[in-house]
Amino acid sequence: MTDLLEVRNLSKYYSFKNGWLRPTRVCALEPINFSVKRGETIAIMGETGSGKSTLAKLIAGAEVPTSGEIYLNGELLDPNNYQQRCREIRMIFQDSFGSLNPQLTIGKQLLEPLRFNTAWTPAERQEHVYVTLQKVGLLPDHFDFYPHMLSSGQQQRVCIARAIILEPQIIVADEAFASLDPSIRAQIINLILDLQEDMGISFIFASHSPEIVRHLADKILIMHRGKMIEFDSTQALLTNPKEQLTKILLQSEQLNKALKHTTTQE
Ligand SMILES: Nc1ncnc2c1ncn2[C@@H]1O[C@H](COP(=O)(O)OP(=O)(O)OP(=O)(O)O)[C@@H](O)[C@H]1O
Repeated sequence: MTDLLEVRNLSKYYSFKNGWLRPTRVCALEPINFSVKRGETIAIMGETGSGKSTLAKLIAGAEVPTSGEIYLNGELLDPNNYQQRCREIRMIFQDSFGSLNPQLTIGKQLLEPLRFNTAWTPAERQEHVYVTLQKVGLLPDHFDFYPHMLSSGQQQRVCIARAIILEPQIIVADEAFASLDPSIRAQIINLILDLQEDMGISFIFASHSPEIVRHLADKILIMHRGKMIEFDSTQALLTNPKEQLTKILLQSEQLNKALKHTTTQE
């Protein structure tokens, strides 16, 4: 497999005004280097505030880096060229309902990226929307539904449809499964695995769930206070983690919950 995505010295600092004081600078991501191969799935793990969302947003082009570059197939991505980025790299958010426009039908929301990014005729665009709805397990009738008429699982399927409609090379997801109930979550994860096999898409996702990470990821990137502290295959990190934090993050959810419970009782 050749490198699809290469991240070089990517960093992000946020500055914000604090009353009359000088602007405060927060380092959300220290310079980071890693690469992703075609079809590979990378999980980003770390405690709250460790920089997972920042990294996901930088890759998807939703934030502009303070320094560094991202290369796709060896070609430098311009952080300000949103059109180039949104064709090749799409993002799925945690709040599927919140990321859909409540005033537009599902069909219209899926037609929009095609209108701006293809030279297809209206009939071709419509046909592609129907094919995409089917790919994500929705029905042609859903074209005329509004988001509130769908279940949370169906809303997440619409978000996935919107992510794959331009046939991107990479999908980035930020805690996209956290709010789904376990049976729907399993269906959505299986859908992503099927799409990945079908379309050869690489998948980069931030997650707190060791179960999901173990099930989905080929490699895991561990973040701690804005720094990448480990990056290796899932197998290597499960059997031979170098960092104590990696061990803790990859412990089963049950064990993590039990540990939290004991800590609160102390
Ligand atoms: N827009 C912003 N302005 C200022 N600081 C920010 C902004 N976004 C993130 N940060 C800070 O950057 C750091 C990393 O945040 P980030 O959201 O990437 O962490 P995270 O690992 O995704 O956390 P969580 O698991 O809670 O979502 C945090 O200290 C956060 O407060």
